Amino acid sequence: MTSFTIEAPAKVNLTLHVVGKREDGYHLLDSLVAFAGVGDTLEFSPSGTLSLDVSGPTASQIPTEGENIILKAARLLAEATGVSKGGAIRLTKRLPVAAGIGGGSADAAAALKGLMRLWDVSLAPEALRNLALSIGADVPVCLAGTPMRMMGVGEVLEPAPALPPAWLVLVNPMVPLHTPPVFKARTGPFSSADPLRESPGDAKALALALAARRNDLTPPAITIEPVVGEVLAAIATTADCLLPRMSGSGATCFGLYAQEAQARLAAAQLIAAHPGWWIAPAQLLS
Ligand SMILES: C[C@@](CO)(OP(=O)(O)O)[C@H](O)COP(=O)(O)OP(=O)(O)OC[C@H]1O[C@@H](n2ccc(N)nc2=O)[C@H](O)[C@@H]1O
Ligand SMILES: Nc1ncnc2c1ncn2[C@@H]1O[C@H](COP(=O)(O)OP(=O)(O)O)[C@@H](O)[C@H]1O
Repeated sequence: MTSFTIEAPAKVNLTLHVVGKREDGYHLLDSLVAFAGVGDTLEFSPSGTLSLDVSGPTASQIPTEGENIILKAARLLAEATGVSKGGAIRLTKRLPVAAGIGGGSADAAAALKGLMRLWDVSLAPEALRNLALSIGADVPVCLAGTPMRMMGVGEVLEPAPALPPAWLVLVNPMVPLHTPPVFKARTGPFSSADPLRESPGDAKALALALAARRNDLTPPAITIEPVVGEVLAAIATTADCLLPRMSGSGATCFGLYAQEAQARLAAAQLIAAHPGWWIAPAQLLS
């Protein structure tokens, strides 16, 4: 077998409602999750031993040894299938880390897909979903890779209505924001989510539908990192922005645009004003 690559696109929570709490302290979510045309890339080559080589702009922010979520995924897949054939994995890390866009989860999902192909093994869909969930709550949705209504803590997935063509600009102020403190800082009653039931006809209709919903983690994220508020305000000032919103537990926020040219212009405007921020225009994947 020759080498092959698998993309690990950024996860974007277009909406995120915190609807309850489990006895173990995990919060129950109802979230519309989609993916963006920007992400990490994993290359797989046959090898007698398992190895991981990490390069790319954000490589220095993640562990390269056993704690890397890719090697964790490999270990768990070997355990679950009884097969471990080795493999040389090269990760090109582009996504910011601890950023609310599931970079680690996307890498883990891509690792599972790539290693199943490299080792010529498979798991029944339910066993694969459970394995993914044991790696992280966002790994099952990243395995799916298409727009989903995500519920529970990530284990309940329903295909979302088709999303119209649209563009995003992802903006991270390069401040890592870890998930646990954001959930901890959330106050007030739980929300009730009104899931998207019909396919919005165009980007403007999508923006209207999203505007009627929220990301409940935005207020606690801003309390912990006020710069998230600045990011949202900066996105809102760009021409043709249909909606600014935070993804996941932050700190990455996105602007929604109808056209590629509008997103690229907005990204250029933001880069000029905030040279230290990570800013990426990307297609909303359908
Ligand atoms: C919020 C979401 C939305 O897609 O994305 P990110 O912001 O991480 O990208 C996910 O649910 C992130 O799930 P997960 O990947 O398990 O979070 P981790 O970083 O492992 O953080 C785990 C900790 O966050 C809290 N936590 C996490 C998820 C959840 N549904 N309820 C919680 O209360 C718990 O304190 C838990 O111990
Ligand atoms: N391949 C990987 N990519 C990103 N983060 C990783 C990876 N392996 C382990 N990690 C660890 O996972 C944590 C959260 O990563 P990430 O998925 O980027 O967060 P988020 O879901 O909030 O965007 C970080 O503390 C990081 O050190």
